Amino acid sequence: MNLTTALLHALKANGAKQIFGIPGDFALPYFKIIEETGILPLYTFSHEPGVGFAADAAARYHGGLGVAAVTYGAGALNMVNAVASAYAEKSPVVVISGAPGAHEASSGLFLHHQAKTLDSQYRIYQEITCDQVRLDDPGTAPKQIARVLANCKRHSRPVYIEIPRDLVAAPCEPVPALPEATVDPEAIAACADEVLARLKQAKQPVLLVGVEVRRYGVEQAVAKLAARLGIPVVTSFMGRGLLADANAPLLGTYMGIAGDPEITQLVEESDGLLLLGVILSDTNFAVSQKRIDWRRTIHAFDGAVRVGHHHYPNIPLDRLIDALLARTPDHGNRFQPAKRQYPTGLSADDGEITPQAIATAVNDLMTTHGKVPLAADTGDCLFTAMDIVHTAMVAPGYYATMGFGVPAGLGICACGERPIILVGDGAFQMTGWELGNCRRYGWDPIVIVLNNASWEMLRAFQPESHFNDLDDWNFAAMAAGMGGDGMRVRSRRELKAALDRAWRTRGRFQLIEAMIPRGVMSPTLARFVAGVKRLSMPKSA
Ligand SMILES: Cc1ncc(Cc2csc(CCOP(=O)(O)OP(=O)(O)O)c2C)c(N)n1
Ligand SMILES: [Mg+2]
Repeated sequence: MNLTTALLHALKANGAKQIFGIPGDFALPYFKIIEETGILPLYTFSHEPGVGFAADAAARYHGGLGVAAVTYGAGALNMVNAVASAYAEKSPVVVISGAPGAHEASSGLFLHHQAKTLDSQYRIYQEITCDQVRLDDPGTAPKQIARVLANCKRHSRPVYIEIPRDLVAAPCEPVPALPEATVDPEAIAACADEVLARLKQAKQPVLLVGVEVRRYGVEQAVAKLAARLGIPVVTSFMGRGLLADANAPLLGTYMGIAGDPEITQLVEESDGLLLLGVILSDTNFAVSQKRIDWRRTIHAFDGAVRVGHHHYPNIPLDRLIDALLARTPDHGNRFQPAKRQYPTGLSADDGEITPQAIATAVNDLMTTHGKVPLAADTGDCLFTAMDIVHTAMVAPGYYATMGFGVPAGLGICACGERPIILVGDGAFQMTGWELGNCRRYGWDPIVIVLNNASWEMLRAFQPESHFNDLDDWNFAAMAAGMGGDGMRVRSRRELKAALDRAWRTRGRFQLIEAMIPRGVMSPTLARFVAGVKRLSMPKSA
């Protein structure tokens, strides 16, 4: 076994299913070992942001580790935004970067791909990962790899592994089992007792669940807890889709002033709000109509629990849920799955295409043929997705970077699925071209480009600026050259026909370019914009 195969076996043993990457001369040696050993399948992309987004989405979707393999400098630094997004959204991505060999580093020459110093890249990645290692000693590498992968899983955040190119084939022992987290059972018990006591005292307890519930694989356990507690459950904006098919008293998604007023009131006036795995972010809470009383709030996040002003460090979410379940008898409560009404029954007429029409057409498709996973980009396509029936979905709901949608959809293709990808024209201009890699891998996603020839989300906040006007690139006309089928549609009739045809056509990606008049928004985005504007108005207004 050598340094690279030891790493590859450890990645596979701890949940990695594939590697996404782009090589370079500092990475060729370890890419050669990846390809020749086949320990994990390798999918190369065209631009490193896509590599990072695909690895992030694959990790979220299959619940294991995502792996993004790049070359030193130009490659790794090209991927910084995607890894920062994975860090913000708590996605366990393992970044592997080639690096100069020891003799090169001491040559005294400036090396190609080098930024300020040879350590600059390592320092940059320290800001967007939870642990880092340079494997410059095969003797210590196995334990270091074990530590870094354990932290990636424990914190559900990206980690960074640098492999000097002169050591990739150095003899190396296998990576040992990952070190277990040490927790204090008494602290967990005390925390669980206090949480349940608070909920019992509350007149209007509410459970709000967020992304960590999925990242740590506790969705079913949380659903069971919610059912036993019998208190209303809502998801955060980022946590949309959680528990939707579970036996739980789920009411829907909290979106503050932009969401269902009943849910908003229930959450914001609760005297016993239990937040499980929720990121306290502006996208989850900035549109809160009134300030949430954090003194009466319980927040379990990032391995710690705050109960009002009490702080319990080192309480892993899964251990807390187990302790709460152990203290909450099962009375066999049965609940109807959330009956949120989603728009269906698109009238296939000559009416213009709106984001809501797209959501309706997708709902009709899933009602007829069954649910498929969704990947959404930043833009009105993400708000449009809020009106699509519950199904597995990956989206940059908090970090809100553009460019995520298409590569993320390909990450789900690499998991063996056929996703529907929702992306705006602006975001498609950034990473939509990764579709050109589908043919090599036999991937055939269905891509719906919401083409309003505009950065519409920005125009919604600043309509007077003409720089939000984009040209019409006619993306559908480019699909054939990239190995797919393109359809440009302007009416609801054409949209429905194109979706039906795309569904029936396998083996080639299907790109439906839906032409939407500028200024036509989804209802959720319209409420979000109105809410943000109202909240930002001076109180006197
Ligand atoms: C990498 C990056 N650079 C800039 C921005 C800032 C932005 C947020 S939303 C937006 C416009 C999106 O236009 P698109 O056509 O894709 O979608 P739509 O609004 O529905 O018309 C921009 C430029 C972000 N979030 N990420
Ligand atoms: Mg647009």
